[in-house]
Amino acid sequence: MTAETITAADTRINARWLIPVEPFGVVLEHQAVILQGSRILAIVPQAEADQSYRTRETLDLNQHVVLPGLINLHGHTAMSLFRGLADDLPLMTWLNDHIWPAEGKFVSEQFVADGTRLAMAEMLRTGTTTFSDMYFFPEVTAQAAHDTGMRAQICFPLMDMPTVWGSGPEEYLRKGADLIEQWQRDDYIMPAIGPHAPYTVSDGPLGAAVELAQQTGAAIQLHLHETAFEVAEAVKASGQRPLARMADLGVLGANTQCVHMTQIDESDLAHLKMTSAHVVHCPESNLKLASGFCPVQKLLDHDINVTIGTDGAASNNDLDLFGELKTAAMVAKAVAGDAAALSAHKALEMATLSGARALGRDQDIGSLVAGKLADLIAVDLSDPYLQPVYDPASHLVYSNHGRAVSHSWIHGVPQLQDGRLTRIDVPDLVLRVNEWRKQILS
Ligand SMILES: CSC[C@H]1O[C@@H](n2cnc3c(O)ncnc32)[C@H](O)[C@@H]1O
Ligand SMILES: [Zn+2]
Repeated sequence: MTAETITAADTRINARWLIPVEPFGVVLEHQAVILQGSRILAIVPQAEADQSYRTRETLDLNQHVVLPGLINLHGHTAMSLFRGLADDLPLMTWLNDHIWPAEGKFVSEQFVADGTRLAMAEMLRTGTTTFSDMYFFPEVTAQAAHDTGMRAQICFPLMDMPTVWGSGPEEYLRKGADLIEQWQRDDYIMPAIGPHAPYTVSDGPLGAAVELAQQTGAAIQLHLHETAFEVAEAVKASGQRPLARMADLGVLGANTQCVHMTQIDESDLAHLKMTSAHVVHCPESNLKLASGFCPVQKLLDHDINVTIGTDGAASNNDLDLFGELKTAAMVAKAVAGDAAALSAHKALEMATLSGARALGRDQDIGSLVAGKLADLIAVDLSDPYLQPVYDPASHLVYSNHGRAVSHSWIHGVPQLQDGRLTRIDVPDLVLRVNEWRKQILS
């Protein structure tokens, strides 16, 4: 007989079902997730946990599925204050005639602080634990995410034109370098470089962005091949597709996240594959702005890493990543003409481990494995609209919406308990959002 050792830890989560994402396609039952500090100490059958672990608190989630926190890889968080402001328009009319004028008028540090808090409340409430942002005043967004305890990639914007955040590329790059210097060693914040799009950033600033990425190790995220119009205009003007231009400028690499990519020919596939660049699929924004369809299954078949994002709430119009997953799975099947395209498990992987890979953080987040950071969520499957449960992965993607998310932890810290946010004062937030509504309406 061997003497039993009992390990003390902080928290034990008893999960009826557990989808670790790694290994792929697995659903475990009656598992205990043991948390210690910011990390997952162990995942073991509950009977084994009874023998081996004593924790300060135990949470019984007997009707829940536990999985890694979702990663929303593309958005403009503060634009949640513009939700529903300009609907039913194509991309360039939406941007030129509505969004950019509104941004020029209303976006300020306070706008970004309040809009980011609104977006974080929605994302946390619906299962996102890590998000990526590309917006003005990124220093404000970084601070707000850090104060709330959300993990976030914060891409500073880079464009040729002056905006509320700066006079032009030189100033954006200077402020961006400061942002990277300030945050690059932080546990929660990953500062990155956000050239807006090939049609708004010329070669000089793009070259400088590549240099900055090489010097600092920061990732680059940009809108790319969002519409057929974008590609056709570029070819008309220069004879070159935007992705090929990005490849020539050195923008594409294993640290690059290409957002949208609705237009993909054989040469684009080759560039993406050769450079190991990642694709961020935003199906609802693409549908709403009638931008086009990203051929997700084709990319996966070529071993290109595909992740998912909501884009901003002004073109979606929500930040619910579970809803986005359902749309992604449905659209992928229609585009591929194959009902087997983007299965439920593959969709869940896209919103977790694939996102972590694109951020260069798959050693730390994106799956539930002992030793990784404790970024995880629980979804309550007891509601009639989620009954009966044959396969929890199926329900998460095809039947669920984010409001069934009941609990979340980021870095081991509880963010959502029984559907209530622990770190955001919702009544105060609603008051502030209504002040913005009045100001924007007037
Ligand atoms: C440089 S900050 C980000 C900039 O991007 C605008 N934006 C929001 N959604 C989209 C989109 O789908 N395509 C292109 N640009 C977009 C946002 O309003 C900001 O001005
Ligand atoms: Zn966007």
